[in-house]
Amino acid sequence: MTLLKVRHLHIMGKQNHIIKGLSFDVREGEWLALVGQSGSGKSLTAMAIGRLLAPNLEAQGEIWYEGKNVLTLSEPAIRKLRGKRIAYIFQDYQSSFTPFLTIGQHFEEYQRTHLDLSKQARRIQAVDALVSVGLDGDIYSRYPFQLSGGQLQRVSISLALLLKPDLLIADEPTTALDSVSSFKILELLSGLQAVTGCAILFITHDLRHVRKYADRIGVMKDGVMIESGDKNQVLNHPEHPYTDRLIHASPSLRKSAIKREGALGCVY
Ligand SMILES: Nc1ncnc2c1ncn2[C@@H]1O[C@H](COP(=O)(O)OP(=O)(O)OP(=O)(O)O)[C@@H](O)[C@H]1O
Repeated sequence: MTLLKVRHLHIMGKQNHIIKGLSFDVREGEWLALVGQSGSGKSLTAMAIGRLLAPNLEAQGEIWYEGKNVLTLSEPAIRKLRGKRIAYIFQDYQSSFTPFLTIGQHFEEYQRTHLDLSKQARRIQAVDALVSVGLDGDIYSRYPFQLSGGQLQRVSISLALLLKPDLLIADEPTTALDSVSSFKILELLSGLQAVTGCAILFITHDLRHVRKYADRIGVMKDGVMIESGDKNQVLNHPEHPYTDRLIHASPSLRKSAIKREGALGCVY
């Protein structure tokens, strides 16, 4: 079943036309990876879905969620949607935290905005959420600067999933982490997705992560989706020369592409 439909999305700056008629679907419970070189428009597409674009940018077209076009929703309606149904985690997770508030106070702010729970119930829920992402409950009383990058990104995942969203938008969530922490975060996301059933729109430059975790892949170039489909189909048999170049630029996928070419006797 389709969860979100993007149709004919255009994003314009004052002087540039950045996203040019983009259409794609996110299906319930799937892991959809958006890839493409820097500047191809992946992050702006993600931001447009939650109406989080910078004020100098204008989005036109349709983004359908539960029968409503997100682009025409009122401000209160979009805020509710963003908090409850669509959640984000970002590469720059540090800036999502206020340095002088404890992790518990971050939970409190979020819970008070969206939930009607007693103080005690809020604390229990927050500690459970921290434990569910592999953290100690005592992190509740700590400040962001007292946590490592991997721990902080786990906290942002626990906050993002607190209200059980249908769609988690993860914009390069591991780029700022070392490879061990990245691996742990992706394993965590994959495990949480299996438990919660939420769909993940995953923006990445790392095709190894796409190969391992995604169900489908959309390849973006210059504000257009030039190719999309099942990840194995796209990665093993790219139709567009640009997708092929991306695969050849990816270290570990290059090896398998070369093996494939050898097996097929192809010469590039
Ligand atoms: N507020 C803005 N005003 C004008 N142009 C912008 C604005 N934000 C982004 N852009 C431009 O839009 C284009 C797409 O940006 P976007 O951040 O979506 O790319 P991306 O594919 O996510 O890149 P990366 O992989 O480097 O994060 C870029 O050329 C960028 O410079």
